[in-house]
Amino acid sequence: MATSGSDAGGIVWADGLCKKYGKTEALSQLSFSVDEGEIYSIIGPDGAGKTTLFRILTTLLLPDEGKAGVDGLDVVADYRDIRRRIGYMPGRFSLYQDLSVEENLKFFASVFNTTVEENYALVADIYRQIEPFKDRRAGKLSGGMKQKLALCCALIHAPRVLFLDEPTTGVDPVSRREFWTMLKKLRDEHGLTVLVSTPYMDEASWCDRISLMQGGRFMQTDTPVGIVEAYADRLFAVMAADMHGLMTGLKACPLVATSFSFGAAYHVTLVPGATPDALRSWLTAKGYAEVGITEISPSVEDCFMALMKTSEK
Ligand SMILES: Nc1ncnc2c1ncn2[C@@H]1O[C@H](COP(=O)(O)OP(=O)(O)OP(=O)(O)O)[C@@H](O)[C@H]1O
Repeated sequence: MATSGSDAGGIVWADGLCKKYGKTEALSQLSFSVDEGEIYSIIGPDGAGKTTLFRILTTLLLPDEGKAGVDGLDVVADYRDIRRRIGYMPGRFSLYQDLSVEENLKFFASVFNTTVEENYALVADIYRQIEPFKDRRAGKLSGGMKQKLALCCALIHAPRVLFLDEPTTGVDPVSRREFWTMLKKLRDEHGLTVLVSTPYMDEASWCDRISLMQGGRFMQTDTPVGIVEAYADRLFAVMAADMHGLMTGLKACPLVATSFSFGAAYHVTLVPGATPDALRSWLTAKGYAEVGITEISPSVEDCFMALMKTSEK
């Protein structure tokens, strides 16, 4: 009987979750809540604790401390019921490589005592894209097609919440974009709640809310716009003819508070009172040629770096 879960304000929630592997603290007092119908993303680098959190929420791993719930049920006491109500796509797609596309989908439906026909409406848009290859073995599909099939398999029992652990890792940019479009459609047309983890900061804009995760903690949770708006400093992109040498100059410059390498430029914040003109003069006086300093808007990645306080300086 499923009675032990409390709502705690969201369709998915956690309160003070802790999980250690030996001395490694994978989750540290983690609390959060996801609203019904949200696309909620947990963004963080390898080792941040994303998979551990997903495994606890999908009832595959027990927390050391704390509580969590899904759809009004408790992840420990009500694990059987939760498993029927969620769809889970682990990082490595859980497809049967030797079964065909169609056989995989039928198999996942049968595991949940349902049929493909019963819930076809939920997967129709996605399945249509891979249907021409329905007799092909899953192992012979491209990465993008595997991803679509895995998504169909995770949806075929009509779950209330979908958990996707790094679904876009190793997938080409076009397929990544298509994937996020599919998730938005599932939310908009079927009211599905989606929890998704990703190491790609540029995927934040697809989500309703995001949590930036590092070291088993959420450093910040907000809408993508809210995260960027909370960035407190002025940020500058700095370039020079000798980009490699420029790193040394920025590290040595007393006007620079933080500097990170970002693509073709360095992203730089200044100490209180310092100006970009003063930085340009300083760098030019040190012999750097063609110094370019442009004020820029921060990206989610800039916010993440600021939160990490791991400046290269
Ligand atoms: N079974 C395990 N035994 C020991 N340490 C583990 C185990 N699983 C994870 N860890 C460690 O716990 C921390 C969190 O790992 P986790 O896999 O949850 O992070 P992640 O954000 O999903 O990263 P990744 O994408 O690399 O899986 C890491 O330091 C990882 O090395």
